[in-house]
Amino acid sequence: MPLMYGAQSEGRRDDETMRRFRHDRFGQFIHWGLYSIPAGSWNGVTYDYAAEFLPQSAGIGPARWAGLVDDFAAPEFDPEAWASLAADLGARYVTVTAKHHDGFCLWPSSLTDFTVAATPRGRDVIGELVHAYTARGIAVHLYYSVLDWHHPDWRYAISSSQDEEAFDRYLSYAGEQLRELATRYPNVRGFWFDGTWDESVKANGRWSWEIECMLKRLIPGAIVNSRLRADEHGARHRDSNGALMGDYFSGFERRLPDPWDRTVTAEDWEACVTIPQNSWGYHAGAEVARTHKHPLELLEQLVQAVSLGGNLLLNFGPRGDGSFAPFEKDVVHTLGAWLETNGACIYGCGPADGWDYPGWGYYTADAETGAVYAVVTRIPVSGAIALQLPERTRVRNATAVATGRPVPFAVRDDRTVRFEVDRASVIPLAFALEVEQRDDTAEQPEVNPDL
Ligand SMILES: Cc1ccc([C@@H]2N[C@@H](C)[C@@H](O)[C@H]2O)cc1
Repeated sequence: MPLMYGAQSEGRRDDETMRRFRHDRFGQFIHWGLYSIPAGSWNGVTYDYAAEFLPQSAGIGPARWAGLVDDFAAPEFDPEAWASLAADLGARYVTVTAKHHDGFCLWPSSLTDFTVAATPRGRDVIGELVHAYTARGIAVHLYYSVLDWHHPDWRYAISSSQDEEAFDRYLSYAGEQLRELATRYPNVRGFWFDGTWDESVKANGRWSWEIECMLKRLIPGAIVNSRLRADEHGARHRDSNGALMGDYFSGFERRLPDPWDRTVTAEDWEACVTIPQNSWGYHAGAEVARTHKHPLELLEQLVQAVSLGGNLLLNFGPRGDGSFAPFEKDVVHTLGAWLETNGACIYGCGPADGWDYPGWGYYTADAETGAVYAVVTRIPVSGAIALQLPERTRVRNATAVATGRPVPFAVRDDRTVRFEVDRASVIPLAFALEVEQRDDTAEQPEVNPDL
């Protein structure tokens, strides 16, 4: 159907900025704001739901919530230390909350007083972070919530002409804030939109179309996630013709596609996940919870995402004072150390065409060289893993990515090779496979089943 405000481009972007985003594969999400101070508790009551939703959980109105501005002193906030942490994690980009649903702005916006400028130290948090990350070669994306609990003209739905006039004023405010962000911080790489599910926003597809145009005019090549967009019929993420809006699909939140679901490889996409079960902002209960994901579980999510052609955006919620909790530093050390020696199977990689999900782990392939990687995340009881080869494919040799040492394998038949895996291996265990296409008239591969 003809659309005025549908997808602005067809297919994958192939410009340098998008190729870089795709190559990066691994990003760090940062949720930090007023909600980080109460950290899930209010007036002596702790609310288990996500800490950044405390105003809703505890029924705190905007005026009382704004009282936290005076407490946002952030004595431990050190942008260079945050940038070092991201580098140690192995993240190639960072997405930072410039404004979350509570409407508090981490930059000194001229459009409202509800910003860091009103805090005791008045630091331009976004400006200092953009500088520090960029100086470390880490790209920055800015998270912006269209949903805004603080602004008096915010509406969840439009049910009167007064609502329409108010929400139009709000959309103008949000549009000017986004212009301000793109103008103040022109070297950010992208914008990550959230809070766009309400009827009021879905009814304003033209506004979302104009925002995407404006941001890409102010910052040529800027990357925008699909959550910003609605078309004129209220379709989100994909327009009424099924075309992806924005530059990558961002509908996977605290979940990934099934590891065998190759349909997702047709688009660029990013999944965002938390370390605790469900809090993006710092929740004091997370310090002692027994329910966060194990660092290796998060690492497996990264490998799984890459095997299906996606990026993983892993969330960290700094404490109100600007420090990071020990359980988050554990994740940094575990993932960073593994990526230090195994990053070749992640960065610049994507799906390995023809290599079906094997169950014991994931296959990735280097988008440039075609090198295939087998990443073992669970060792079968037999202690051996069998690789089902694509047709007319032969494995010439295999090396362990972390050490570069050759890895012996047995050719079981012309479609199967088998590796013995030392149960004491550090997993995920990544093998680099040198494969070649086999001319079927050539001799059959030597079968050496005894190896
Ligand atoms: C129901 C719900 C709405 C919004 C969210 C927000 N999206 C994540 C990326 C976080 O920002 C979270 O607060 C989570 C759950």
